[in-house]
Amino acid sequence: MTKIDIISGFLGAGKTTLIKKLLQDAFKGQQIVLIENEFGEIGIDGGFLKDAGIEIREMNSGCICCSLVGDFGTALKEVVEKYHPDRIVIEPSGVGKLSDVIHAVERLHDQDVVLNSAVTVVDVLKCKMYLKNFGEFFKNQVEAAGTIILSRTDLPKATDEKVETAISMIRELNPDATIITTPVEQLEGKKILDTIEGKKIDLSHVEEEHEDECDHDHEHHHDHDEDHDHDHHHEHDENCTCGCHDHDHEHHHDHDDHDHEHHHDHEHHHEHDDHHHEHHHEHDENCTCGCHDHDHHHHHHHADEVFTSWGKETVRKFSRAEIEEILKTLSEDSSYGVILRAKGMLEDENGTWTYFDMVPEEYELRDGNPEYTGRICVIGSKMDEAKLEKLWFERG
Ligand SMILES: Nc1nc2c(ncn2[C@@H]2O[C@H](COP(=O)(O)OP(=O)(O)OP(=O)(O)O)[C@@H](O)[C@H]2O)c(=O)[nH]1
Repeated sequence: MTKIDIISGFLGAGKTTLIKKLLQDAFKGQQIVLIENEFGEIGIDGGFLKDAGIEIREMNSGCICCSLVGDFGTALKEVVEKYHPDRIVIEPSGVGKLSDVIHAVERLHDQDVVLNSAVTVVDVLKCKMYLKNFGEFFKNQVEAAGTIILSRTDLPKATDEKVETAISMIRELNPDATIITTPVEQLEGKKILDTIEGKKIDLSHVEEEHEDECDHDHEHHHDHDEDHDHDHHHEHDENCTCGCHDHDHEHHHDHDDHDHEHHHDHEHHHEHDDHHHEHHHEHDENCTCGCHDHDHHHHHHHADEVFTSWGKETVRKFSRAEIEEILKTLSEDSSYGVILRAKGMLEDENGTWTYFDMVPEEYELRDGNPEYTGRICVIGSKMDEAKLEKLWFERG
């Protein structure tokens, strides 16, 4: 029997840090496969785990929830069949919906697997801000978790009052989860594992969107031009079973994983600054596509609509001072967009390597082993990529 552990959490919350700890300690001696889905096409986290002899399956081609029905389910199945590991640890992208991942695991009922834990790492210092600004993604991760692990409770800024505020916020969204408040670095991996495993995972208080439950067979016509003009046409056929209850609404989400033919006759108009999405759905009379009401406006967004990533592989040399200055600029200057995460590793003139990590209001630089090439990944919302490129590569 393969145990499946899902470690979710918003961008930079501390998922990899936690997984590293569990691998070094509580999971020692077990055969583990890690499935990682980084948001951003340049995978950064995989390296150290590969060094530790862990089998890694990276899925960096997009957000996990876009490919849950297809690729992710297939990847999981393949991993089970090929390795029959003791455990599969899944690290969804920081903007993935935990309930979607849980559903995908539950669909593996014909395999010899059990969902052992669903954990969400929550940054105690930033959870309020994330809930306010990115609630659609953040909330789901909190609601669906069996255990919440608060990160950064070790920092002086994390006063008891701050921690208590975070707890009440979490409790409102998820009354039953166990909440770990002791800094993870003080706990033994075994203690963490005993706390998270076997907790009943209850999705009854999760606000579901139902898209992932649609058994769609859409025909899409996407015209992605350089200005991000998306023009989606869904066509439903007569036997459509897509689940929508009424087909006259405007959607505000872009889930395109459906595999049926739809004829929705509503239009989507997304105007995200320079992004303009236009969708035409046409449903026929018999369509049962699963949507609840087709006269309404959805405001669900796909992660790819709200968040973007900018990544570069480079041989250019960066001094530590230079990287620090760039990260400082990114955390202070809002003209680059809302920068939520930056990470990577770069070589300097002396052949030493700097690994860097940035989340809002915090950054960290440290020495690391040489990588096969220098890499930078920046994730955020409404980012000005041309400006980012200039900041990294064309500075005075
Ligand atoms: N002080 C402190 N720093 C932490 C803690 N957890 C994570 N960090 C730091 O936060 C940064 C991001 O940690 P990761 O573990 O890479 O976070 P992640 O959730 O895997 O990030 P992404 O997958 O890139 O979204 C790193 O610099 C960590 O050292 C914590 O509990 N306390």
